[in-house]
Amino acid sequence: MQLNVPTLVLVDIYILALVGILMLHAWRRGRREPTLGYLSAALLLGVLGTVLGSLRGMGVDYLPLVIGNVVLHISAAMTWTTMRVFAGRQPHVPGICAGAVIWTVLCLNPAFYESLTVRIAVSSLITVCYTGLSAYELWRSRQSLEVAYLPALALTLFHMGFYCVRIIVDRGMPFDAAVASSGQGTNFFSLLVFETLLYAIGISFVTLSMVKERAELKFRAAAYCDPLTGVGNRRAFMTTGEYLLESCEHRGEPVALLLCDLDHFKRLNDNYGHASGDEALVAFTRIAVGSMRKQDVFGRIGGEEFACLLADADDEAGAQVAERIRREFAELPFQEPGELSVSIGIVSSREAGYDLFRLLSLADDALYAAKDKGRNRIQRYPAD
Ligand SMILES: Nc1nc2c(ncn2[C@@H]2O[C@H](COP(=O)(O)OP(=O)(O)OP(=O)(O)O)[C@@H](O)[C@H]2O)c(=O)[nH]1
Repeated sequence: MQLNVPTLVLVDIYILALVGILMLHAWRRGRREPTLGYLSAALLLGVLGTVLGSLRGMGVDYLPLVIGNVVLHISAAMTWTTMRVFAGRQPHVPGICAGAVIWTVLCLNPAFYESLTVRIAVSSLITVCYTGLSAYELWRSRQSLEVAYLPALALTLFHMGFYCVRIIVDRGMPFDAAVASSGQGTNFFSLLVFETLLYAIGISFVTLSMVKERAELKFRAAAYCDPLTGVGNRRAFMTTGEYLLESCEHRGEPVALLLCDLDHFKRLNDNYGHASGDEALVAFTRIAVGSMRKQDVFGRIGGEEFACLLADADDEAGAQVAERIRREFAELPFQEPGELSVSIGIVSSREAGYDLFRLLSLADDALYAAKDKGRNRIQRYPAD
């Protein structure tokens, strides 16, 4: 296959500029998400570096060889910075400048300046370093992404691999305007332009996906999390609870549901202020979460109402956990002794089956009975 170098370079410049401007636009529209800002800088610098690089053979060699490569190395550093910022770290200014500085200093040496092979090897090595750093930053982000992380890492590693191969096989070919204009440019350079094009498009697409995925995960977490206590809210409890019930039913294990409601909470708020009420909610959450196992599900399902689904637990086991929570909460030092207490209704799948709504409804009956009997107590369903 013959790849026409000047055409490829033109396409490269056009696509890089287009994608760079699109990323700039996405950055401005997306509340100035810094990841997209650095990516657009990388792409637009790539355009500038490629334009300067295309001036080879026009009698101003220092422009493509020195300035052009300096710009391209900063562009590679910006791609690394894109991944670094995405991973939650600050841009590393000395690191960004390092490639450009090394290149400039080496170009002061005539032996280096004159040797195309050595220049290719060093330039590729700098790119390999920046791409390796990008891969490292992506690796650091792996926990916070579910989908976009692997394609991004694969693409980055491929790009790094390509430049490793370039170090070994590309011996360079002095620029020859006649060869280029006849469309016969078939040395490694044409492959390089082609790969750069695919990489620029690919990395823009996966970075956009990564930013979008993270925003979605953030919104999803906010929609499922109670901001005061940090545990799941009603929606999270219902969703995760359904999963737990399904798997326990499948394994034939019993499940116990504890429905907890802090006593006289309105009075506590009125007497000591809303902030003290919030403190009590957080303290209760800490105690309840401390009594759960990893497989149990806990959530704040109302203002001062919490629910715990205990996996592989019958009502006896549920009552033991409930009593421990009740006692620990009542013993917490607060403004006045005896101000904090909780009533807990308990029901197990033996009475209610594995339907979450039925479990909640029957636990609510038991809770109502506990309140009726004077509060600060646990009550199993059915109440006496
Ligand atoms: N501090 C604080 N109070 C809250 C929060 N959410 C709900 N509340 C308050 O919780 C109180 C609940 O009052 P009630 O439903 O009357 O229940 P109670 O006073 O606990 O009475 P019993 O449940 O019958 O013991 C209300 O005053 C709400 O304003 C919160 O996030 N923080």
